[in-house]
Amino acid sequence: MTQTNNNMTVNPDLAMERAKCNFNVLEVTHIFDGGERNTLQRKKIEDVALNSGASKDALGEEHMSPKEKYENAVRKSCIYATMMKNELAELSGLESFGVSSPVIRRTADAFFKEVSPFLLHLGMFVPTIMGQCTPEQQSYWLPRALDMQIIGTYAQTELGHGTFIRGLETTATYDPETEEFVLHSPTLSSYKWWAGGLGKTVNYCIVVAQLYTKGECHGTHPFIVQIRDEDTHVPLPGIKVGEIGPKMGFNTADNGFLGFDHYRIPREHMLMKNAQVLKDGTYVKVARHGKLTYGTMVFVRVVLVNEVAFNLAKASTIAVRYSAIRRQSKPKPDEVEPQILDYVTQQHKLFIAIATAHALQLCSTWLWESFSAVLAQMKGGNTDTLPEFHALSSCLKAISTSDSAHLIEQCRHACGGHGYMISSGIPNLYNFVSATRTYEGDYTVLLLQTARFLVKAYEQAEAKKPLTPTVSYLAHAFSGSRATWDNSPDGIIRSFQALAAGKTAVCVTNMRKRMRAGLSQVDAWEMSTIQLVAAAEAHCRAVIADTYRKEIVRLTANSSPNVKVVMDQLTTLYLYYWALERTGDLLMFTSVSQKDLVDLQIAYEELLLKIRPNAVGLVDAFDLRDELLHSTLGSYDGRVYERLMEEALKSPMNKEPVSDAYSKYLRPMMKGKL
Ligand SMILES: CCCCCCCCCCCCCCC/C=C/C(=O)SCCNC(=O)CCNC(=O)[C@H](O)C(C)(C)COP(=O)(O)OP(=O)(O)OC[C@H]1O[C@@H](n2cnc3c(N)ncnc32)[C@H](O)[C@@H]1OP(=O)(O)O
Ligand SMILES: Cc1cc2nc3c(=O)[nH]c(=O)nc-3n(C[C@H](O)[C@H](O)[C@H](O)COP(=O)(O)OP(=O)(O)OC[C@H]3O[C@@H](n4cnc5c(N)ncnc54)[C@H](O)[C@@H]3O)c2cc1C
Repeated sequence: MTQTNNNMTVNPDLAMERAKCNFNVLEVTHIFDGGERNTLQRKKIEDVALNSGASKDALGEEHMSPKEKYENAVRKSCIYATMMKNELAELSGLESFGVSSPVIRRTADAFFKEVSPFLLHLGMFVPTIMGQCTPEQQSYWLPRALDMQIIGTYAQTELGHGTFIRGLETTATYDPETEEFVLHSPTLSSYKWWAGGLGKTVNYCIVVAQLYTKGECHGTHPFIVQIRDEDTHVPLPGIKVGEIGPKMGFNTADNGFLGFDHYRIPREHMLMKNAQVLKDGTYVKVARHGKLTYGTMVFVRVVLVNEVAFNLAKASTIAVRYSAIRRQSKPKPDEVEPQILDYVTQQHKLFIAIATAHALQLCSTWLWESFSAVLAQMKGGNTDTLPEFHALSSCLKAISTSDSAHLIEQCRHACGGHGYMISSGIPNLYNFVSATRTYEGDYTVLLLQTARFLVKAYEQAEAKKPLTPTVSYLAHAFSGSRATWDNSPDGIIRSFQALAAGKTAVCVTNMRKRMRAGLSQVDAWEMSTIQLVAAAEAHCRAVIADTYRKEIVRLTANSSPNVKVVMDQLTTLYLYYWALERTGDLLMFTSVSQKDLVDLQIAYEELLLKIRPNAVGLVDAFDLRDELLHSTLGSYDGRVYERLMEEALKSPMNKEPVSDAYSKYLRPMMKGKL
């Protein structure tokens, strides 16, 4: 039986869940939007972008051929880009349509079940122009790029190397005679590979290449390179470009390959903010920090924390709403089948997903603010805070993407068989988010970057030198006793810090032992990398837990009592969950006892039951319109079975009563005539 709510027919179980929610949903929406004004502005943008129906497809994307899918994605990208230049730019407060507005990014998702072929233009091409060009270069390139007169991408990775940037093989050799750089791909492994939009969409790209001048190599530098004719779009002579083929996801992103055959570009096309080549070929280093050319990657790592939080919010909305309407099994023979959301194991799968979406959303805002502060300092020539920020953004990118991918998959498990349907929305979310764990720096590689910083900080703490804020807890690592366990939120956060400090100490001790036994520093480091990754992970979990807790306390200071309670319950759940996931480590590095852990498990289970009545309210508070969810299982009205059937009937396989395959293959085989 269904019920009508605001002119919408709503599944009665969902209606019942909404009726029993005991906190003000809108208040929580405001917290995560950063205030009521932002919520109103976001809704206005969503109304303008989505109410016209321009985001909808006549035929589901999943039924299109790869070529049709791509063309459809370009069509919608052009509609959305035009909206961004016109209606949305003004509404979102952007002078011209920009790259960092999470609302614009969020709204764009209604247009694409996978991704836009323009993602790299806005996500990396434009940010690189902003971050790596001189003011003169910027004034030439930026207006053209923002106005979409040119479309670009970021081509750094090659067939042979993605992680090890210093190992890239593409060369850019300066020729002072003509004042040009000659770009060349000397080997097959030097071909650029992966750049989004490169296959068919873009006409320009940022190319990262080894710079040679006066016979000397100066390492990798970025160049802006035209690859297709601005009018005909035909690849220019000396350019070999194409699409790399089907992938697990990102199938509307036309990721491409690119090779150069002694291809010439003007000297001014080297992006010269951090280093320059003068007309006579003299190389001049401008930047005070050697890694500033990696700036766009740092920017994207920061953005990705927000990106995956948003996608996890979508998956948890789908899985929680579905779990409220789905009834299964009969544990009590005299009662009706329970909603699967009533099973404690289901709550265990799902509530951590909601809490993690909150934790990552708040960490992403905090990280963005820290990034802005680092950029402001660097503008004044001070790069002192960059190493700490690189360590922080590396581990947050690694853990947020990995946790989100894992929890999105857990949301799929929570939806049983129907979660495996493309129309549930979850497979596309998983395919997108699992890629974020690899691109922009692989998980392990980035955690090892953080570990380098942790080891150095540990040595500073050992020498009683001052520590930077995110690692200040290492100062307590030398007390000689195990950290005292206490199950209050602050106590658990202190224990997480003790784990990170303890694991770092073990790594340092083992490396020193190995070096005393004759191993080189490089080999001793290599042998310790499993533990170094674990230390960096523990550090990151301590940072996330601490930030989440502090931010929720701050943001709910003036909230209504029930909002305070439910937000407190979720942060506590997050802390209990991770403490229980790490019991072995806690036993090693804190005074926790077996009894403490048994008690903590019981407290965790009781917390799940307290959160249960508010579960649907909590996902409603993400305020994700149906157009953004693309889900038969997660729509606001809960008409799950109706939508599943409607989608099934759209399948082209159902257009004819008997498939051609019957007369071609089945019949001859069954009649013994094959
Ligand atoms: C319509 C749609 C709207 C859209 C709107 C916008 C949406 C935005 C969404 C964005 C999505 C974008 C999609 C992106 C798709 C994917 C793109 C890509 O993947 S691009 C390619 C990315 N590639 C990588 O990330 C490569 C990873 N590798 C590295 O970063 C580095 O090679 C390395 C860090 C692993 C090692 O570098 P190396 O030079 O070899 O350094 P060392 O290990 O020797 O370290 C030396 C020293 O430098 C420090 N270091 C390293 N990196 C940095 C840095 N970035 N900043 C500061 N310092 C750095 C390192 O810690 C060492 O320090 P030390 O003091 O010596 O310990
Ligand atoms: C969907 C998608 C989109 C992309 N878009 C772009 C783009 O637009 N532009 C672009 O330039 N690139 C892009 N990339 C490429 C991406 O940045 C790289 O794939 C990524 O940085 C990982 O590098 P790799 O592929 O060389 O992996 P590898 O480095 O070969 O990693 C393979 C394995 O080796 C391990 N490993 C590597 N080095 C070490 C080490 N030092 N210590 C321990 N373990 C190590 C890794 O942990 C991993 O398990 C994209 C990739 C994907 C999947």
